Amino acid sequence: MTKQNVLVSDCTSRIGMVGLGGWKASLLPPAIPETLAALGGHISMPQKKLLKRLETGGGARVTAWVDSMRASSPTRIKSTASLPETEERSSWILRHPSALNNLEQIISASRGKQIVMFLDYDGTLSPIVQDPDRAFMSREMREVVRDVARYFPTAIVSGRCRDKVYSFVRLAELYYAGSHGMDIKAPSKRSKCHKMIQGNKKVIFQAGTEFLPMIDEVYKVLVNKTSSIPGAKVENNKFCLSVHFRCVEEKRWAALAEQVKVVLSAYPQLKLTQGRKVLEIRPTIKWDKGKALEFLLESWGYANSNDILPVYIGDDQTDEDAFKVLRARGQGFGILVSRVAKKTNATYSLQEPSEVKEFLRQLVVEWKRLSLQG
Ligand SMILES: O=P(O)(O)OC[C@H]1O[C@H](O[C@H]2O[C@H](CO)[C@@H](O)[C@H](O)[C@H]2O)[C@H](O)[C@@H](O)[C@@H]1O
Repeated sequence: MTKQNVLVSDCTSRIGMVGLGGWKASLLPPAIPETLAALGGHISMPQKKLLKRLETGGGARVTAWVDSMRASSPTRIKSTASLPETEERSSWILRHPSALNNLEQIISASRGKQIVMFLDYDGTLSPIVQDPDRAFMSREMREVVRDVARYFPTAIVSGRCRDKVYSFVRLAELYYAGSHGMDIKAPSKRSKCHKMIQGNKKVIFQAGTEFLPMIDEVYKVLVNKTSSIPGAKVENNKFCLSVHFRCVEEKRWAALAEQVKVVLSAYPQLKLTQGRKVLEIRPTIKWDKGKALEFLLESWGYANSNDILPVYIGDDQTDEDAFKVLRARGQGFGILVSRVAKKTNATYSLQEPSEVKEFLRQLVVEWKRLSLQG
């Protein structure tokens, strides 16, 4: 059983280790094989079938990894190309309509409620680029997010290490949940909307700190093992790791998968998930972006509130955990950022970060107009 270190500092700035009642019970590691549990929990049916084959071992197992790597790389459609209005996409868009085209509906759902905003970073606030160290956010996007945080409690929820995502966003008035929500920190600067938050304003949370030395060790091993594969890049996200294959030639994906598989086989306490041309390695603890969303709502004093409208915007498989939480609560909306039809628990969709910016901008404008009307 893994131990959770939950560090919460209250308004008197006391920092201590606490058990969060209900939280503790849900933090046990899954009793099923880690890799399959992780992948099975995050991917759509065809990929699930592919991953069944991971259990068959040997060469077939790596082939299945590579098939899965291909299947989870939806950016194969060039971002500048106009969208092919296929039947599949048309029916998908009916099920997940554009959040921009439905702004009025979203605004009307927020009547009498406090909007709370959760934003993923890569592919949501910044466009996907080849080099993860250069995934900068535009100045205009930063201004829009700053404005959002003026009126709505706002958190960035990212797979990145918290410090790294902060270095991109650079807004001190936001909450940051890094490493897929395993590392949460409150704003260093208070914004106007802080008055609305009733609960713990100075929350600091870390899940799985006991894995930090292991993650560091695996990082070094993976850097070494993948150094002969051109384009492979291992990113240390503190509580988790990313093995990027965006710049690796497809014919070398099998070699990369094999290296990762060999390394991971020595660490059964770590599991694998997949993102956009990235293999993500993290502890087998039951903590994800959905749990981070619930944790933040609780620490803001909104755990059982019917007077909030949570909105979560994200583009990745890992964001599905948060979309699922909103569906289960029957509260708020998940918005998937995607140009291609994908199985999702989100309610609405947006095509790319520029649409996210426009949506957020219009949301603030409309919300202000409505609140002035009283
Ligand atoms: O939760 P997120 O904020 O979306 O982070 C998920 C991963 O994002 C980054 O990788 C992705 O974006 C890169 C830059 O555009 C791109 O090169 C890469 O192919 C994408 O997978 C980040 O580098 C990872 O560590 C995050 O896990």
